[in-house]
Amino acid sequence: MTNYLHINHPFTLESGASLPYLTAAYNTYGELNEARDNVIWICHALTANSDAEDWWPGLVGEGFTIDPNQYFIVCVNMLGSSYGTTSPKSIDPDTGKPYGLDFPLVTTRDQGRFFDLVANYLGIRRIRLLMGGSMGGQCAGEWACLNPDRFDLLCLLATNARFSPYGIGFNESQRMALRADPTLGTDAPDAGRLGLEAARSVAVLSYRHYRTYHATQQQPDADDIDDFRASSYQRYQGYKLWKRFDPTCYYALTRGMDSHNLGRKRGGEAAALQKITSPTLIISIDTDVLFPTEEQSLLSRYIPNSRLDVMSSDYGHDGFLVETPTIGLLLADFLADQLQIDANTKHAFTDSLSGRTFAIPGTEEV
Ligand SMILES: CC(=O)SCCNC(=O)CCNC(=O)[C@H](O)C(C)(C)COP(=O)(O)OP(=O)(O)OC[C@H]1O[C@@H](n2cnc3c(N)ncnc32)[C@H](O)[C@@H]1OP(=O)(O)O
Ligand SMILES: N[C@@H](CCO)C(=O)O
Repeated sequence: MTNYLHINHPFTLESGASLPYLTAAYNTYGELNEARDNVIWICHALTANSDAEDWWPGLVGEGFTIDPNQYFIVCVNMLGSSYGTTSPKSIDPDTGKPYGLDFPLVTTRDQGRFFDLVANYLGIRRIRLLMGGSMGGQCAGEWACLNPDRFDLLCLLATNARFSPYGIGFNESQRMALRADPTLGTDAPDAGRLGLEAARSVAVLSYRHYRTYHATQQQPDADDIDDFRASSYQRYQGYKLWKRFDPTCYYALTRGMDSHNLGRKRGGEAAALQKITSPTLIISIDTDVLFPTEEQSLLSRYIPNSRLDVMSSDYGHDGFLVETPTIGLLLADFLADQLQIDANTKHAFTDSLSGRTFAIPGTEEV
């Protein structure tokens, strides 16, 4: 179930603009334990929402690595998104109408500050694991740089320290498609629909790989000269997003993604990443053309206590959403490493984070 937190004071953004009050839509799963040390905070990517069990099946949920029986799992819908948090769909008190395209720029740094504020309001001080992929990883990276002492562990998937010129180029092409639709941001029925569908079609090319299309969109009849399967796939992907996402929110979020640069006003990327003190698992996808492995190598080079795993997948960038069995195993292995199982006895281990000693991992305390 989605909950709503209302914060009735202004939130000043990096640009200097201000939102007069905030609503944060969030989901939680599981229970906060007595020691209050079992929080896993998930940052979602561009078009997802706060219901992480829904969009990350096979990784989040009972019986999976991020299990609500073990952890208190929190996911907050990011600012500017279509799913309940303050966004272009919210009413601008100055006009009495939705902000639409006038919604102020929200950077990934603003998102990190927003999550920090929401965590305070929810009474969450310490976070055992902060994780996120793609834009979610960018926001997680910002939060970790902003308040490194809050986190025991970090997991960054298919993300980077600074959004690339290539990525900004893809996003600008999407905004060009949105702007080419004269109904964008108007009161017209289905306003912005054609622009959003074209924008998503462009985006999906960057979220997949040549091999994804080769495996799934081959034309059954080699004699065809028109009406290709890959074409209807592109159109369907546009339509599918239109059914669930607001075009002005899409416009706003892509601008925020473009702003991403952990090194801004922190002396560069290396200096910023060196602020991250938590042990960090970095997951890369070998077919990711949008956030290629060299970007995760850079994260790993400068985050002091980090480990880089490169997954093989034909899916491309969106592999971070669909390759959940592999991600689950990598994450479980990382978490087990942090438990420091006693190599001599194998009978007891001390949880380095809580300081408690257990007889068998995850069971009886001794
Ligand atoms: C309320 C909500 O929906 S919440 C938000 C859910 N989404 C998110 O959270 C954002 C993150 N998720 C995503 O970006 C995506 O869902 C992903 C990457 C995880 C998966 O993408 P999908 O589009 O489901 O997968 P894929 O690219 O394989 O496409 C499959 C779909 O295309 C359709 N399809 C495949 N080939 C073709 C074709 N040639 N022509 C037309 N349609 C086609 C399939 O029938 C399937 O349709 P369905 O989704 O209606 O079942
Ligand atoms: N497919 C992802 C974007 C890529 O990270 C989403 O729609 O959220």
